Amino acid sequence: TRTSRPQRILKAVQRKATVGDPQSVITAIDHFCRHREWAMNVGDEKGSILDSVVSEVSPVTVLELGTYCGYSTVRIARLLPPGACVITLEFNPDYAAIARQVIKWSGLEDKVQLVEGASGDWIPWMKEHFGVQAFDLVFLDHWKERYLPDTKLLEECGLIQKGTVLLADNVICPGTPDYLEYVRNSPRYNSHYYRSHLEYTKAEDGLEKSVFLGY
Ligand SMILES: O=C(NCCO)c1cc(-c2ccc(F)cc2)cc(O)c1O
Ligand SMILES: [Mg+2]
Repeated sequence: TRTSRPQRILKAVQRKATVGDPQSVITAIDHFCRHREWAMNVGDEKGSILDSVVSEVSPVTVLELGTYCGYSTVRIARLLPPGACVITLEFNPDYAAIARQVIKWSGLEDKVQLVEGASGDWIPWMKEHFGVQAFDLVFLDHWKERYLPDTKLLEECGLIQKGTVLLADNVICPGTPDYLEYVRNSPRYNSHYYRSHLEYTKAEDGLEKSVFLGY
């Protein structure tokens, strides 16, 4: 097919959503992915759980690993108070290019820093480059085999401190078994599983929320 799936998602936003209205961007993507073409956005069901965790944490600095088309970036940023921001890392340049346009259409670009590159390369530079002290919330939604190494890297870099909340997508489907085992067995995390479904399907999936308890 001539266009890519992310390009078709952006088209759906430009056709159906109102510039500056984040909820209409979210609704347009969910409608397209439920009725036209499945895509790996966190989706409406798990997205509501994400919303509730963001509202509960009311974070000042958020790290998102895995931007894709910016759907969850918009979900998070729309709930942030003035002065708060989400730094979102995306490895795939084609995804990043679409996400920038989706985030711009939502009118939330002032609350978002989209960084292109590998999470493992960028995490060690976060403090120096972005002046981040520690993250209040980390949303893990990138390559599933990177969840555990990147969590350990965030710990080593002092970017996870007492009270930091990790929220991980896809812990059942596609699954992140090594990450789950780590956060559920570590004495330094308090973990809770929010049972849900894989976006736009009946398959089981869920989000794992893990609160860092400090050393
Ligand atoms: O790979 C994923 N994300 C990182 C992309 O850079 C991802 C995959 C899937 C999925 C795919 C194929 C299937 F059959 C089932 C699930 C779902 C998701 O929510 C995801 O986040
Ligand atoms: Mg996901």
